[in-house]
Amino acid sequence: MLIDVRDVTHGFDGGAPVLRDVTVRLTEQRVGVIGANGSGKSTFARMLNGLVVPEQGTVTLDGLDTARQGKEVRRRVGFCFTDPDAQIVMPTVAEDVAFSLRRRGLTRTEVDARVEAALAAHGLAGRGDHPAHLLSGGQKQLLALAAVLVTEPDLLVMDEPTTLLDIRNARRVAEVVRGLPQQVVLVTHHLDLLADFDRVLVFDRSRLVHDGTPADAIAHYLRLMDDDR
Ligand SMILES: Nc1ncnc2c1ncn2[C@@H]1O[C@H](COP(=O)(O)OP(=O)(O)OP(=O)(O)O)[C@@H](O)[C@H]1O
Repeated sequence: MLIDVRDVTHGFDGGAPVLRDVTVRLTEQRVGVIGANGSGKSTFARMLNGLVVPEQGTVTLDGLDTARQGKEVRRRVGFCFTDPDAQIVMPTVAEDVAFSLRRRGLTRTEVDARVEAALAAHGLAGRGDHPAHLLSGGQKQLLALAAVLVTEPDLLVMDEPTTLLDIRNARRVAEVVRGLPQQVVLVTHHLDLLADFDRVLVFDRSRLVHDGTPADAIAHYLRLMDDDR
C-alpha cells in the first residue's frame, strides 16, 4: 500500500504536540520505526489504521483517508499491540480468531476452515479449544497475530510485539513476521529485528528525524542516545 502521511501535527486533548510536522510516504514491504520512549512512535503507528486521527494534516492509505474512511482503512490495515491481552476478546483460541471474521458474510464452514488454517500457520494447531487466558505470553502474541492475519490485511502495523516476550518467544514472533507476505510497519526497541528491513524511521521528541537504511538509522538513534547522556 501507499502510506501517505502529510504535514501531521498531533497533541492529545489540546496538549503539547506528541508528533510535529511529520511527512513521509512509505511503500516498502518492511518498514521499521525506532526512537526513545515517548518520542511518538506508538502515536504514529496508531495513526496508520485510524486508531488516532491527526489534529492537523492527513494520513491516507492507498488514498483512503483515516479521518473520513476509518472503517475501510481498518479492513485493510491490521494492528498488533504490545500486550496481546489488549486484543484477545474471546474465551477460547478458536473463538478469538473466529471473532475477527464476524460480519464478513462467511458461512460457518468457511469460518472454521480459515480459523484452522490460521492456527496451524501460527503454531497453535490443535489448541482451538484451549482457554485463551491460559496461554503463555508468547502463545498469546501468536494468537493475537493469528486473529489479525486471518482477516488478510494488506498492511500489518505492529507496536512493539516482542517487548513483553522472552528471547525464545520474541524470536518465534520475529520469525512469523519475517515470513509474512504482507507489508509490515514494525515499531520496536529490539533493533536486531530490523537488520533486513527496507527502511527505518527514527523519531526523536515528536519529530521524524531520520529515514534510511537499518544500519544508518540505528547509528543515528544510538548517536541521539549518546548525546542525551
Ligand atoms: N491517549 C493518549 N492520551 C494522552 N497522551 C498520550 C496518549 N497516547 C500517548 N500520549 C503521550 O504522547 C507521547 C508520545 O507517546 P507514544 O506512546 O507515541 O511514544 P512512544 O515513542 O511509542 O514511546 P514508547 O517507546 O515508550 O512506547 C507521550 O508523552 C505520551 O504520554
